[in-house]
Amino acid sequence: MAVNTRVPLIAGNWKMNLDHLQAIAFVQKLAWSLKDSGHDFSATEVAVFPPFTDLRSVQTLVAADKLPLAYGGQDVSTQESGAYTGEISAAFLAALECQYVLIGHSERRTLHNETDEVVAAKVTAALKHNLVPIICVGETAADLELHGPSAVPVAQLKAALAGVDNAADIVVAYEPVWAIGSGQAATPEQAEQVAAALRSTLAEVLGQDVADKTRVLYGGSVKGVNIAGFMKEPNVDGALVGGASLDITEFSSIVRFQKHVGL
Ligand SMILES: O=C[C@H](O)COP(=O)(O)O
Repeated sequence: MAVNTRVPLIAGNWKMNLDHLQAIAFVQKLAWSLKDSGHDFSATEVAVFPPFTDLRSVQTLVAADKLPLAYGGQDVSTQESGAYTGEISAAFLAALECQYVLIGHSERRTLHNETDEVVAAKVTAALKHNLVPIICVGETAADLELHGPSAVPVAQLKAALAGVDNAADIVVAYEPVWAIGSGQAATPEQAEQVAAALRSTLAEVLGQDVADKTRVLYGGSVKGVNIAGFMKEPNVDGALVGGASLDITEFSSIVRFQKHVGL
């Protein structure tokens, strides 16, 4: 078994919250709060995913104050440029020095009818511009009942990897739809079971080396009180946090999970 050298990633998905002025104040406070508490950013990476309209402000602040925070878009177009009203291309995100982009979040899949094919095309578009796609997968409560815990996330991941080669830098986020915003997180054991299945899928499709280095996150009602349990699991390398990422104290406590784990 390979030694785990994956740097944990705690990612905050703001969804449609905080305008660009609020984003500036929030990111400044978050960085100060983490620095004040002695957070080691090289030991646990921190990323925020603001709305598109905030990204330029976040970029300017991060660059001016040399903040050790990563950031990215919550979605990306399959297209490069052209007559696609309302869309944002990977080239535009790269121009704002985004490192990451969320792809295939369940809210995109359900509210905007994003199919596995669209998700795969977005992953390819992101990689073309050297953005690290955070590929979101997860089953609904009905899927869980019908197919068990891993079948749907594994199938979604296989489909999303259609155009990916084994040189790609990717992150996978397992987010059971029933756990998102419900206050009902999966248990660490459930998250580990699916994360392990997703890692096996990565090994099958992209090879063992990629599987060993790729971070698999858990998302769905992650809070300061439950993060430690997830982070103890060998195949869980971080969290994709929604609601709790909008509260600086709560998000900082998630980022500083080592304190709870006692590492
Ligand atoms: O992208 C984040 C997920 O949708 C989780 O959201 P939540 O932490 O509010 O459950």
